Amino acid sequence: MTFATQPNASHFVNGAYLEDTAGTPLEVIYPATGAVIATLHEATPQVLDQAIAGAQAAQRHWARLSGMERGRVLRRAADIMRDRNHDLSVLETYDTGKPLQETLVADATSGADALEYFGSIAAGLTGEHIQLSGGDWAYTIREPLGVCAGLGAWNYPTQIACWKAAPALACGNAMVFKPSETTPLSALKVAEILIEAGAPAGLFNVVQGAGGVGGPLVADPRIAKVSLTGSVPTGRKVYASAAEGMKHVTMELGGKSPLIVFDDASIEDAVSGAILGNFYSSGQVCSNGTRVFVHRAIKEAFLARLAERTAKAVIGDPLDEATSFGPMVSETQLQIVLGYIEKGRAEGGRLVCGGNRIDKPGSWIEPTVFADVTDDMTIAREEIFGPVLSVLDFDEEDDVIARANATDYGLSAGVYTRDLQRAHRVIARLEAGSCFINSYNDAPVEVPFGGVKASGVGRENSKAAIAHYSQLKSVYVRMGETEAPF
Ligand SMILES: NC(=O)c1ccc[n+]([C@@H]2O[C@H](COP(=O)([O-])OP(=O)(O)OC[C@H]3O[C@@H](n4cnc5c(N)ncnc54)[C@H](O)[C@@H]3O)[C@@H](O)[C@H]2O)c1
Ligand SMILES: O=CCc1c[nH]cn1
Repeated sequence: MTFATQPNASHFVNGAYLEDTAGTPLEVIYPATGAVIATLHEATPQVLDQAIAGAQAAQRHWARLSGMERGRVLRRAADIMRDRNHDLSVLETYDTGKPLQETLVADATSGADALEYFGSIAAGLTGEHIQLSGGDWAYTIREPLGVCAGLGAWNYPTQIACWKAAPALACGNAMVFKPSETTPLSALKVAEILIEAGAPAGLFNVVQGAGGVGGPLVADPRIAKVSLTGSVPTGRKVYASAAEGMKHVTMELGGKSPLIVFDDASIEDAVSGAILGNFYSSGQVCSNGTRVFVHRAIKEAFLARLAERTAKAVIGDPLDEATSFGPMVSETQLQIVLGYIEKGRAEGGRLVCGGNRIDKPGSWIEPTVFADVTDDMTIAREEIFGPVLSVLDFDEEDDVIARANATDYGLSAGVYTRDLQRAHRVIARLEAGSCFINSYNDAPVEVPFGGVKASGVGRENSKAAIAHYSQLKSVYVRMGETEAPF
């Protein structure tokens, strides 16, 4: 292997790589082959303490800069990230197994977009003037929260680090980021780039480890805010721990999102949406539309075209740009997905295509489609986080809306129809935070991203994220005498 996947050290703290071999070893596995490509160590309490203390010191200085000065650093980081997109994408592919065809356009590029967007609006983060009666007035000051903790999932390591760091830093906070223990490599590059762009040492730190490191990080009293991207069970634990310390939270959690295809839809476009919403990143996308409700009148035509197009997936070396479908992130995740496929079969789902582990080293599985799935089946109720698409039939608009909403999750939803009145009417009634009409899974930084119900709290991206990384101080100014009752 010529590409260097072993980082200089496990952590990035106070502006430099840091190692403490006393931490539990953490092997990084390339999912396409099963090879160990790096060995890191989980953060010890000493490393964690240094990271939080360094972040505290850096934040005091950073918060005193103007938004313009902070934004300049973020925009420089975005430029560096774009210049290095190819190498960062290759590293992301090693970290996650996702095909280079994807990582070249959806990971560091999305991270750079976030740095550029929040870098560009940092100078405009102002308070407001409020005129009151009698000539009195008030004003508000938008202040940072302090040191934020970021906790990442393994599907979009660079994107997640940047979606959290960019708004946090733009608002004058510092961050201690803990990537997923499954994909610890890419966030270190984000930390390196921020330093090169002029961020003060300690502003953005990366510490490695699993929940045993994340737990103490969240609970540390020096942490003012916690932003987690992860599963609902982890979200419940992290939210509860943050609540103990009355901390701000953003929770970007899982989903079981509906994609509704009406009988007037373009079947070709709807199949594209279903593929994007189920097989991109081998199905490891939180917002995936894994319950594909297809109107009974077009169901067989839809299934035939879906099977035909799924057979065209290029499953192979993720580093070959022709490859369009990669492995699962890990053997553990592969086994979870295989378990769901078994349940789908046992509970009466009709296997249209896929369903098998691919017989080669690494964690490979075929893109899988089940038809005749009913609402009560396990594969229609639980988040699988793998390439398993379930097609459910429907006849009536009201009925499909009720069924689409009959879940604790509420991350995303999509509708395919040529009737735009119906599209807006249906979307308005769907209980989901990030919705799509005649499209699926777009996540531009300008648009708020996040879920309702169990899928999350708060929003990432867009101007909405600013509210989640800052707080308002309001100042009342009396222009006359102060009157008191005695
Ligand atoms: N809504 C979104 O934006 C979004 C994006 C990507 C992934 N996800 C969700 O993430 C899940 C898959 O990712 P995952 O398996 O890495 O999730 P996970 O919940 O297992 O882990 C997420 C992160 O939390 C850390 N963690 C685990 N236990 C912890 C604890 N007790 N205290 C503090 N930190 C702890 C993990 O080490 C990891 O860094 C799916 O449910 C998916 O839908 C959501
Ligand atoms: O995995 C969730 C976040 C996301 C959605 N689309 C791209 N990234």
